[in-house]
Amino acid sequence: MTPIATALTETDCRVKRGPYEVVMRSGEEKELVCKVYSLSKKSVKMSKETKMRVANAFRAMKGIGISEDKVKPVLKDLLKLYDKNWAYIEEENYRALADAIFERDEAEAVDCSKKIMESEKEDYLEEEALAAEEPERPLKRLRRRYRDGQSSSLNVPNSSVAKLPLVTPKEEPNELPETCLPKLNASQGVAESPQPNAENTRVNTQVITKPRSPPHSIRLRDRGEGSVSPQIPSGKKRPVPESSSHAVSLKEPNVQPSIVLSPKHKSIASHALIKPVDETITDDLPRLDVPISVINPDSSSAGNSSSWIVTFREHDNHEPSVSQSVNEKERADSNAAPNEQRNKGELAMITGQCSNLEFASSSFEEVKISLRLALGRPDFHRLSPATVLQLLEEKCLRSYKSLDPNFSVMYLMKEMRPCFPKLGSDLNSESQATVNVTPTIDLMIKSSERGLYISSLNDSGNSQFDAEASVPKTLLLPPCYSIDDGSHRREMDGGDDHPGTNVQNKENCLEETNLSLVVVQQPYVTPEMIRSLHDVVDISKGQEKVNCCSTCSGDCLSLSEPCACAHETGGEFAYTPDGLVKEELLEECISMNRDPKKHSQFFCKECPLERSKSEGIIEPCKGHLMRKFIKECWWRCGCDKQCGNRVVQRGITRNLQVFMTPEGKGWGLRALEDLPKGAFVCEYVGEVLTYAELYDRVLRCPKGEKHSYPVLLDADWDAEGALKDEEALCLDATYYGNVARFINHRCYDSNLVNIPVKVEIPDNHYYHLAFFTTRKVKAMEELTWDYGIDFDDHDHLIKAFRCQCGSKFCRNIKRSSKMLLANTLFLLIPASLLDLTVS
Ligand SMILES: C[S@@+](CC[C@H](N)C(=O)[O-])C[C@H]1O[C@@H](n2cnc3c(N)ncnc32)[C@H](O)[C@@H]1O
Repeated sequence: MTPIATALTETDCRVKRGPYEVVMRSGEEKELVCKVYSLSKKSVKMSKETKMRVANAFRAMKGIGISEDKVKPVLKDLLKLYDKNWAYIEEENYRALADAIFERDEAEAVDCSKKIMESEKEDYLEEEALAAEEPERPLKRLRRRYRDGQSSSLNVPNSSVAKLPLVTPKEEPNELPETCLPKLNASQGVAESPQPNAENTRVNTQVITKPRSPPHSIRLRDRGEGSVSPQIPSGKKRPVPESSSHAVSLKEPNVQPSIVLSPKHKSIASHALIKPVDETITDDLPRLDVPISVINPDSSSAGNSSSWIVTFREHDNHEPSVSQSVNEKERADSNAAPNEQRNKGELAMITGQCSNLEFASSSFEEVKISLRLALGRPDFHRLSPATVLQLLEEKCLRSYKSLDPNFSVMYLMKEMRPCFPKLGSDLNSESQATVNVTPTIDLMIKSSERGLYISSLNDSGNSQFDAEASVPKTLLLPPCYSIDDGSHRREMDGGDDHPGTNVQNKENCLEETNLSLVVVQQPYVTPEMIRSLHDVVDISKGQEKVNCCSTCSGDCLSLSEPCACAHETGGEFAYTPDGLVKEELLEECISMNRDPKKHSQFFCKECPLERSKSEGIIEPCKGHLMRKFIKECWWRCGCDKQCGNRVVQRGITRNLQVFMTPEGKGWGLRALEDLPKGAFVCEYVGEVLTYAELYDRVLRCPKGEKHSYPVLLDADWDAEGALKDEEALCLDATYYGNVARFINHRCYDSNLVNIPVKVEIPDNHYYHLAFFTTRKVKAMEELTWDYGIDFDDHDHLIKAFRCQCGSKFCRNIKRSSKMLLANTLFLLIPASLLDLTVS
């Protein structure tokens, strides 16, 4: 260990934080000093237990053929992601680890294929340049042009490969209803939320929040070095480039927060569309020279298969097309030849007329939902599921006046889940107009980059597959799955409108519709990719519990052994059975907020906050409190929403009221009922921005319009290595917020305290910030929290208001009286002595 800084004295108190040491030096000033030690990776000592766990992980992975050097980097990343919470990694026999390794391999394979494409392009250009014998267009320049994306003018073959534009979600122009927009109150200098109509308006629901932004609370001060000011630089420090993409307009907030992709997104790809035989194959990757073959289902496998019942629910194409043929009108038109029908469908697909929503359910209690849209745009390129989801969620959150702040498409899907068991067990409840019964053992190789392929390994298949992994050799797909018509299906089912397991009809179905199976050769299939199928071909058909921990069920608070979620709070759940934050934890959080200096802080080597402020010299870190977190049970737990360890995620349960304060603070918030100590009130909702985005946004705020106080979210300060900019986030409630935006400030003895709460992901920089009561609060008493404003920070980008909190600990009193004195003196000076120019 090499100390970078000066030696420590004996009186210094050391606190270990990951690879660093935070040193509290007790000098006369009781100053807090941090000495950062550079640790070579080798010198980081692992505890015996960790060593054992690492070894176990290696062993488990070795068992499925993964070498240590593959495991190591992934394991490291996972530990970071899960905040060193081994339980998440070890559960289900290291499933998360195996998944992550396979995903990394897959990404590398895609990378590799891209490189090959690049080199192919270069070869092509080289040849072209040589052929053209143009001395004025040297190969190098061509290459550069190609790499710079200017190659479109070149007649490059395989243009689909050359054009790989990035997916940029389009802004929704002005879709936000006026009522959702806060109005700026220039006189008060704050961004106002949608104003209540009457003076007293009951608010018991959350307003809107930013898409994909879990409602976070906002921390207004960094609490380091005694400075309690929000970490906003003065305007002079950071010049804003004209072309900044973070310009803010009230009507069209242009916010694209860097969002950590929740693991829940990962499953999306595996439920994408199945590619029918004649559908245009649009993958951007070069295919191997293996011919695409069409196979018919092997009837011998019928016994092993599940039966899929496909129900077409909705079609919005208005032109005659095959997709529409499932409508009553089209179904009646049974004269059309199957092939003709199909061709029409293809046409519809190509010309952009077709869209349909399909529900498929199997006798194995599985449901597949697929949405097919044919846009008929030749320039269309592959979209990543995360991007599509984000855009969709943004749209929903803008379009609907009231949405659960936790809204996400995956959440919606989850909500949909309970509908199916009911419908599935009540045959009469569904008039399933269309029935397809096909033997299926799907084998879908997923790739978020390349979309979905359906692969089949028949005897003539790839020997590598056979050699490397024991994957089923026969693959059968629902042949009539996508393009088909209802009449045809009825015919195939022997006129039986009722869905059933008509396995015997499958061959007819295939024959008559001429829809067979597609075998798409995977361009770059590695053994690892094949192994990754373990999570797609689920032999237990989802019967086993995929939980955070096997013990989690019902109400976790009643467990004899707390689940992994309690690790964050020292092995004990944060809440009492009454849903209140436990006394000890609450007191510690209150103390951290009130007396940050009493708590150890972390000083980064290069602070992302300071880095965001200036483009020149980066100022030293002002220190960060190591805050206490609550970890609530989450989507990986087996318990339900009523579990006692799910308080914040259930939302507001108290009757709250926005009212006009008599002291001139503007609107305020209060409860209409008595609140006990430690009660959850609400979260602070705002847009999630990186610090850099926030600074730009504040600086660009038009004169006269005041920006709401942004709140900094804590990051994983003591994480190994410098934090990336996108890991240091903050919340801005200027344009989007909830009822928490009405909570006024009170110095020191406020009756609310904010506590970080992890819900969706165990991540230390992306969490909710929830308000809990610091004491019993009487009904109608104003709810307040300490914004942490440093009223003496005149450099602050946002001018502090004149505090009217009325607390005997008010930090603004001193300044107010100082200012009063200065004004009085000013008035006493004869005007003749002053060079005053009054305009
Ligand atoms: C988050 S808003 C609180 C709601 C605000 N009162 C309103 O009407 O929208 C913060 C603003 O409220 C006002 N405010 C909050 N606490 C205050 C206090 N203690 N004294 C004076 N004004 C306060 C300030 O104008 C501040 O910028």
